[in-house]
Amino acid sequence: MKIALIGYGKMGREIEKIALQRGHEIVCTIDINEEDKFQTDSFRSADVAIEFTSPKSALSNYRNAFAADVPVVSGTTGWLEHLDEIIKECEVNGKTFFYASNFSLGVNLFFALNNYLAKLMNRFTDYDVSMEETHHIHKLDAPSGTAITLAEDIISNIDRKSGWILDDNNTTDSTGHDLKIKSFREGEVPGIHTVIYESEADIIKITHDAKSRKGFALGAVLAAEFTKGKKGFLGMKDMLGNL
Ligand SMILES: NC(=O)C1=CN([C@@H]2O[C@H](COP(=O)(O)OP(=O)(O)OC[C@H]3O[C@@H](n4cnc5c(N)ncnc54)[C@H](OP(=O)(O)O)[C@@H]3O)[C@@H](O)[C@H]2O)C=CC1
Ligand SMILES: O=C(O)C1=N[C@H](C(=O)O)C[C@H](O)C1
Repeated sequence: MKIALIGYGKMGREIEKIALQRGHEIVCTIDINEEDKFQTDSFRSADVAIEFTSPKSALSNYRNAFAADVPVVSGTTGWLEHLDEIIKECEVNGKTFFYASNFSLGVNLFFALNNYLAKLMNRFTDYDVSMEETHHIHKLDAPSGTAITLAEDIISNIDRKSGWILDDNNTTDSTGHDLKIKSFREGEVPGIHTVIYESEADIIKITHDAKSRKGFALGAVLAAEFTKGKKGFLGMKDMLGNL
């Protein structure tokens, strides 16, 4: 299939490698300050555009791709306060948009494990729950999109938590109702997420540790293959089924 890449950074380059290995063609690459390429025939010829850019630029990229009638698969994080607007625009105008805060199969299995564990821990009220995530020093957003997805799943299963907060050491939450997320930025770490349940007696931890960006990139290419020819708002549950 014909793929356009929006964003040619760490993820864009990794996706290009995997897309070519899987026999796809990259018909257009749009990086920063190249918005004029959205109007080109090469961009319009793409079956799907894969977008990995930055929190500030994601929305306008989606709108530019929708205007060119090219379906979008995106993994950009840090813009999700606008998700409902984009879903509505896409559905009202008959466009196609696939979003995942994390495309790796391993993380999506980890999401399922996190849901199961949260359901199990709901009645064991001696345990408090918190999270930690560690990423490379170039990351612009905190907490990570993956951490927010994990937190939302915990909050919907654990009655004693009603929201999440970034725990930057000055954070105070006298009620204990907020799930605290610590974000660490170190070297070139691709992404580590840990969910922690702690009581006076012991600690239960589950961790996903990405060894590279390959899993994210493969998932994004598989999502593009899945998206071709479909309409509306799509996500990993549509592609993988209920795990
Ligand atoms: N969902 C998932 O599975 C994953 C999501 N991500 C997310 O994807 C995003 C990108 O990550 P990553 O590739 O590591 O980041 P990079 O910074 O390495 O790459 C982003 C690229 O997009 C470019 N860019 C910035 N603004 C625009 C614009 N308006 N139009 C086109 N290109 C633009 C940047 O240019 P310049 O550098 O010059 O600014 C850069 O080349 C982040 O939000 C990250 O959190 C990352 C991995 C997995
Ligand atoms: O910025 C990154 O690198 C990553 N971002 C995503 C996130 O914010 O969850 C996914 C992955 O953890 C890598």
